[in-house]
Amino acid sequence: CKLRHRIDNSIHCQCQWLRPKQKQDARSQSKKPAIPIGQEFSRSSRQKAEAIQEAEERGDELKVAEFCQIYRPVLKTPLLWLSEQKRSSSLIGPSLNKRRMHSFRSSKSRRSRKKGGQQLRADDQRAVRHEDVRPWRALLLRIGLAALLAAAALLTVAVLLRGHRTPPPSLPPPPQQQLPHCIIIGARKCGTRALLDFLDAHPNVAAARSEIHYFDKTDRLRRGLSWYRGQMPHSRPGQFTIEKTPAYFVTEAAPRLARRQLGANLRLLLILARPRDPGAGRPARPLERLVLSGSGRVNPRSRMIQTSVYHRHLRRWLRHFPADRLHIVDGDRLIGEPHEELRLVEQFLSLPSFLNRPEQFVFNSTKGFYCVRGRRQRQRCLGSEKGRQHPPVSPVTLAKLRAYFEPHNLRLAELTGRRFAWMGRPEQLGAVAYKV
Ligand SMILES: Nc1ncnc2c1ncn2[C@@H]1O[C@H](COP(=O)(O)OS(=O)(=O)O)[C@@H](OP(=O)(O)O)[C@H]1O
Repeated sequence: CKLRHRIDNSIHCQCQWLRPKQKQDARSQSKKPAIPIGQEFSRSSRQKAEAIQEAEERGDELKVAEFCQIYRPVLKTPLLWLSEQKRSSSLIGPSLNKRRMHSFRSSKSRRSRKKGGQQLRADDQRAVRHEDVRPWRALLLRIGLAALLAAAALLTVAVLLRGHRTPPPSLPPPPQQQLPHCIIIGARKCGTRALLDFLDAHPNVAAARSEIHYFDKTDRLRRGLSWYRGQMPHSRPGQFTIEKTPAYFVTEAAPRLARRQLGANLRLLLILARPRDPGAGRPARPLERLVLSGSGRVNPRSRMIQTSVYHRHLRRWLRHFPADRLHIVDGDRLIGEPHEELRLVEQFLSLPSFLNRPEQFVFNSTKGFYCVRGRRQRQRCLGSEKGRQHPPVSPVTLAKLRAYFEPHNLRLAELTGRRFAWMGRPEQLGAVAYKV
């Protein structure tokens, strides 16, 4: 049998049958080629079957290359019709050894030369080469596969090892504007600016310079949270963004809005203080006209009086925020011992200790107030509009105000569980935010 290896790589068998007698002759005539009497069958299984049948009928001895077994599934009938004595010797196939292959090839090439068919010889050689290289191909394939597996394993190990390595240092994210984490909600004239400025000196705090009035002015509220965020200073991760608007403390809707828009995690700072001692100075308007009615009694509808009923406003905030989210700063202590009050604020905001040291503050005798040492130790004092001289208040008006605020301050003490120095002894209780 000889193989025909077509250009399209399909293998076809061309089998030749030798009559036993002629074959014997051929052998005896030493290397004289056998006379091919068979016929080619390549594609048609029917042709093959017929050819095989005819050969059988003629009594031909079949010599079929094992290559032709390729067609076996197509034929559905055994293709190797071998007589018993030929079975072992006539097989050419995967077990083909070099010597056999050589003889097979040379016999083919001789026959080809004889035929002078160049194309046939080329086909035969290609066919033989195909069979010849198959084990090498398999070997190469196996080597390639092994190399691939080894590379994959190496890659996996490398990836695992890389996971254990510390990542390269990345650049810190750029500063961003953030919604406030904390708001100083009030109270007016109690030292809200001083508290904010002192806190701003802390490296972990970014404070808004001006009052934002987002929750107390409808036109600003309408601009939305993105506008509100846009009013905030740029801050780095880990920094607390703080704004102060003392009007929030007395605005009815502010606690509800703040809770809804900033969440229950928002920290609230409230600073309360007693009125400053009356001193020399020009009143913008006499205090009496601001807090007393025509009959000379304290006017409960006066804005100044209403603002000073602290427990009422505080109760409203505590309806919307848990008590542990709100910290009250003693405004008087902030003036006298700022580092002590700021230690408590740092604790409340979980800030690293920074402002809790006395050396962080410098007393400014001209102003009569402490100034804070900011970043790079620069001294920062409040502007001339803070720490002003107050107009004198008559002792009669003061007594009226104290009497009015006594029950309110008691309720505030009950609500907060704290007694502030400015509340005085129980019989002297009275606090007003009447500074003008
Ligand atoms: N360190 C320091 N420097 C200056 N002033 C200080 C300081 N600490 C507290 N205070 C007192 O703060 C008062 C002003 O309060 P506020 O900032 O809350 O006022 S406002 O509501 O923002 O208008 C301000 O009151 P006025 O003097 O009436 O301005 C001061 O008495």
